[in-house]
Amino acid sequence: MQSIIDIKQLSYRYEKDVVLENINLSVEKGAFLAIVGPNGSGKSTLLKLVLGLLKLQKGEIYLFGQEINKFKNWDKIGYVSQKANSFNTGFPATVYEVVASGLTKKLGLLSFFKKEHSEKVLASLDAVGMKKFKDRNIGELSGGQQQRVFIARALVSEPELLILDEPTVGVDAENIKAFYEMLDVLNKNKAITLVMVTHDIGTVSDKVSHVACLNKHLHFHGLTNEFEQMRMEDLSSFYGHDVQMLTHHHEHGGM
Ligand SMILES: Nc1ncnc2c1ncn2[C@@H]1O[C@H](COP(=O)(O)OP(=O)(O)OP(=O)(O)O)[C@@H](O)[C@H]1O
Repeated sequence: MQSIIDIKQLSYRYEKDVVLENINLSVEKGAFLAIVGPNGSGKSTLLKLVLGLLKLQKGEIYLFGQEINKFKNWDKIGYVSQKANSFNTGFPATVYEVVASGLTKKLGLLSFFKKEHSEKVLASLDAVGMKKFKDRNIGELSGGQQQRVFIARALVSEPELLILDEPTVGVDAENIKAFYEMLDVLNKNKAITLVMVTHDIGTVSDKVSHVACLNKHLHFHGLTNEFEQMRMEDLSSFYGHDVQMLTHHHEHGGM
């Protein structure tokens, strides 16, 4: 099985503060990994290192089998930062335009927008269930709908790996299940490897294949069902307070 991300003995510090210590983590092709950890546990720092936004200090990162310092195929990686809630209702762009802007990076601002590009935009919107909103102003949508549009924007350049920073933040409780179902379709039908980061253990769905618990160190990394079997006391001591988890899934007999 091909490793999409391979992290070896990674440590990172901001001045004197060590925020990641000896992290070893592999993400295989086709996985849907949730990296969970409390606020300040180093999740964003880890993402920034993987995205090449922070310089490696200690350890190694391989992307698609290639050392990160030599890696050039950034088109293979889509990234959705935590911005779904940051649009006010006056933001002057339609859903279609926001998604199309994901292509201009590749095409250049002045290039001719061809029919095939328009088809890609519509296909991406369709994949996240937002095609019917294409002419709406982005600012008029709910947080969860905006989040879907930003995912469509990342999909338009057809990434093989999609990295999502706190994607469920703008999504209200009753829409979480449908949101994960949409991610599940991207993962399974479109064969996109997914990595998401969340501080909220309660939103980790059974659609996720693997879980990594990060708090400076990697405390657990394995299959989601192994994670579910972890004792609540272990999770609570990892978080430093009581945790509520996995309230959503297994229609019958689930937690
Ligand atoms: N630029 C920086 N300079 C100094 N310290 C930083 C910097 N960025 C983050 N930190 C510190 O590093 C630690 C890890 O931060 P990081 O943002 O990676 O955590 P996180 O798990 O993503 O948190 P959250 O869930 O709150 O977003 C925190 O203690 C934070 O204060």
